[in-house]
Amino acid sequence: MTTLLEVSGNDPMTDHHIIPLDFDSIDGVPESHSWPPFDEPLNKIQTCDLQDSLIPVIDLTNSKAMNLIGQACKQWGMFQVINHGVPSNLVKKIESESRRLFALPTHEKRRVLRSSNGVSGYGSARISHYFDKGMWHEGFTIMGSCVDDAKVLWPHDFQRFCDTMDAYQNQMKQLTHKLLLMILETIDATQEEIDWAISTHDSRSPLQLNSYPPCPNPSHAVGLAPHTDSLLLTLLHQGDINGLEFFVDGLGWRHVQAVEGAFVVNLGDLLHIFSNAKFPSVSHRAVVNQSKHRISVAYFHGPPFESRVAPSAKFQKPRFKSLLVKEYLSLKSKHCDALSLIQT
Ligand SMILES: C=C1C[C@]23C[C@@]1(O)CC[C@H]2[C@@]12CCC[C@@](C)(C(=O)O1)[C@H]2[C@@H]3C(=O)O
Ligand SMILES: O=C(O)CCC(=O)C(=O)O
Ligand SMILES: [Fe+2]
Repeated sequence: MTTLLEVSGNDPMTDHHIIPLDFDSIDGVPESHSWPPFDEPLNKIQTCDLQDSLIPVIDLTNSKAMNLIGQACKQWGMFQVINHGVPSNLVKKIESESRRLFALPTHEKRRVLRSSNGVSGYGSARISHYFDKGMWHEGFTIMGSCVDDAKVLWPHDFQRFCDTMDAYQNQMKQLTHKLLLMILETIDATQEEIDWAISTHDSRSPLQLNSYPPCPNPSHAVGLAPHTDSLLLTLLHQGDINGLEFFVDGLGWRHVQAVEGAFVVNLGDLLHIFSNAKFPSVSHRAVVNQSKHRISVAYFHGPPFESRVAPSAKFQKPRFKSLLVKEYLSLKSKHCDALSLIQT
């Protein structure tokens, strides 16, 4: 069995790419984290309403949900879902447990710092090494059990954190399967391909807790820099504070309106490959704001790392080469634009 650690073992990550700023003691945006102003202001988010957000909010109990999802996948590579069956008290709990973690003093969080070739633990996003400037962000990644790290953080009170993470991952797994079945049906995937996409037997889906502390100068800072997610599908809880934006050709950066209780569904690179580029793997970023501490929780689902990914057999002219999932992840860990390197 291949682990994520082996896949990304050669990441060019060094300590300064892993250790987030000490947000406890900072009172301005340091040069190392000061980005040139973007083409569009990053702090426009307060002025937008739901219509501006473009991507649809789909009610999973609607009998037309599958069609709507198919259209959104083709058009945007992103949509939101409501009435998805995930208990709202569990979503509240994961947000409060995440806040409990990020509220710890910096020196305590650094006790569970991710190692340079590891996946789990506290640290900056893995995409940090693609960029010269640091991000206004700290993350905590969980692969499998989080007991070891939680025991270090809360020696006498780790169980409720771990129970919440486990229960949430379980719910995310079920919702991912439900969504993938609908998405794959819209492109007539075979049963074998569906089994491949929903199978998780030798891989564990990473859960990423993201924290974006209030920022004194949001127009010069970036929460999470533009990127595409690598796996098949990401389910994101973004709470009630706006911050997620996605890029639309010809329109530029658009925000994704925070909708109470909704999950943002984001298609990743592997689904872009499998759909022969019919579904975009949407470029997205997170912006920060001056007054609120924003938390988001992302669940990444992918097929087994030892399996192959290629355009579905139904496409006569495959636009991408076939390769092992672990080969793709390894390529992506070195090249932000890995998709362009595997075009036929
Ligand atoms: C499988 C993975 C997806 C991910 C990289 C990782 O190896 C584990 C963490 C994931 C994450 C979370 C934050 C954003 C992201 C782009 C990153 O830097 O690390 C994603 C990665 C991804 O989708 O490529
Ligand atoms: O916090 C957000 O809104 C975006 C998070 C994200 O893109 C990620 O974790 O991959
Ligand atoms: Fe992302």
